[in-house]
Amino acid sequence: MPCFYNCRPYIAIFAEEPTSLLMSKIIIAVDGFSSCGKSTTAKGVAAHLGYAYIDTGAMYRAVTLHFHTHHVALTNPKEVSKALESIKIDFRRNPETGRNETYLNGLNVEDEIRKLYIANWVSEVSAVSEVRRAMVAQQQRMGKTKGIVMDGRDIGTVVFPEAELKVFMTADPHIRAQRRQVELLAKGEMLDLEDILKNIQKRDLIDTTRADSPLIQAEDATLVDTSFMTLDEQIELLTNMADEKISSSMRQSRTDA
Ligand SMILES: Nc1ncnc2c1ncn2[C@@H]1O[C@H](COP(=O)(O)OP(=O)(O)O)[C@@H](O)[C@H]1O
Ligand SMILES: Nc1ccn([C@@H]2O[C@H](COP(=O)(O)OP(=O)(O)O)[C@@H](O)[C@H]2O)c(=O)n1
Repeated sequence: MPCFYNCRPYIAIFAEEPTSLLMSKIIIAVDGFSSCGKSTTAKGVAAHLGYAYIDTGAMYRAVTLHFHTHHVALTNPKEVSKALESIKIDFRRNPETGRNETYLNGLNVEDEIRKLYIANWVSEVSAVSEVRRAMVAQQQRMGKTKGIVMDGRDIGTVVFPEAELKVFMTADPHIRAQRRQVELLAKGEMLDLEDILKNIQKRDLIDTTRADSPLIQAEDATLVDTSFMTLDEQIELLTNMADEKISSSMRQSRTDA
């Protein structure tokens, strides 16, 4: 099996002339439950295609960190809008790791936003409509020129309902909790498996039942269960799906021309 993660084999699409290359760029929406491999897979696919990758969960986590630090009451709309006005989120490439990291008002918050105290509040913050409006507007600006892989909960349903490729990911909750535990341990956070599982299940419940933009599978999304897949298999599967969509989008552009 070829390595699809952190390596970028040449693909035929890049042999096309620049105009058709531009026309062939698509939007890839990866939605699904917590910790089933969305971001790792999306990142790998983006690297393979030479596309931008946006982790929208990181944006909601950054808002949560700001609200937490500034004691913003979610029930006070004035406080929420004032806080949102003072938030600037961007992603910057770390030249040492080659990875994009999340910045909140100029500060690198990549590690802080992954901690459990943020995970324990992020779904409540994300359920606030005003928060969603602000994040969705920014995400839609980021995807204006296409050539983007975005992962989250509402990308295929709300942010880019016109996305050419939509994937909905799921996996067994226990397997997801174990994977997240390994990840947090590698970052020095030693957590009980039960606490992680509880957090995942609580977030899944809030995310799927909230009134505004609940997590649901878009009608035209392909369901991918990663429970018994390797990371490389996930990336290969989505990359092949993307290649097919890009080819058909190019064929369509030629027919239209
Ligand atoms: N197929 C897999 N096998 C083992 N670990 C995986 C697999 N897919 C993802 N992971 C790991 O699981 C953790 C959660 O994945 P992540 O991509 O962050 O999920 P999500 O974005 O859906 O929350 C990460 O540490 C990731 O490396
Ligand atoms: N597009 C998105 C992305 C994330 N979120 C919220 O942000 C939380 C954190 O997202 P995440 O992608 O970082 O979470 P994990 O799947 O990595 O655990 C989710 O549980 C949702 O509550 C959302 O509401 N909409």
